[in-house]
Amino acid sequence: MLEELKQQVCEANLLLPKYGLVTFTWGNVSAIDREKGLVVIKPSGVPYEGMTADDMVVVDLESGKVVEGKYKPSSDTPTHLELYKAFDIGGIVHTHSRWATSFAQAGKGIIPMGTTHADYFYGEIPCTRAMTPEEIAGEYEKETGTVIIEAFKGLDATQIPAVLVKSHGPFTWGKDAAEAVHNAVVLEEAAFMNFHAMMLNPEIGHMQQELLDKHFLRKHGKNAYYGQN
Ligand SMILES: O=C(CO)[C@@H](O)[C@H](O)COP(=O)(O)O
Repeated sequence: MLEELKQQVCEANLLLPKYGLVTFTWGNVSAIDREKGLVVIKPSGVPYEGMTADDMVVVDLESGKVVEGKYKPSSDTPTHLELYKAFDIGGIVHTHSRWATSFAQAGKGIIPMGTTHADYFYGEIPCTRAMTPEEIAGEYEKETGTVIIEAFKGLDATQIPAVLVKSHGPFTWGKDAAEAVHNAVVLEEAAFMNFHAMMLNPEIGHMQQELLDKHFLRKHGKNAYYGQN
């Protein structure tokens, strides 16, 4: 079942260590088949080295129950499922990439300071609020999805396909798993660049809105005339 999607998700997961976004078994990638109501996700705690499509786990979107797979699904599966229910997206990535995670631990969002950011994210990448003790003690992974969705009230998640979960790390998404990974790489670059721009000039702030509009809309706007990547 879902052999092609499993292959896509496996290949996307293997890009996380390739791009230096994870260490050990940290992070995870998933994708959804909305017609079947099924999500394919990385197995929990399995090393990336030697990971194959056959290791992927298939879960039901509504129930979260495993319908296929020899391993347990990623511990972050409930977070992925909440985001698929809330956003019109096809793939999700979670990493502990260093620079984006540093912003998440500092409780700071990543504001648009340059065109690298503007080409992919149409505004500030928000950092969520801290989770309450009750949320942490309860259905923690599902509630992680709750605070992400809350951070996007009034925002278009397809125009800002990334979030920083306070004291935890980044999640990114896209039309499929490969695009979600692409956005995770760009997010890490943007975090690195923002940190150094702020070191060089502590007064630096939001880039010109006109420049943000130009770069984002020429790639993603309804009259886009440049490629999506
Ligand atoms: O967020 C975390 C840990 O803080 C997870 O990303 C783990 O780092 C990976 O868990 P599995 O996907 O292997 O269950």
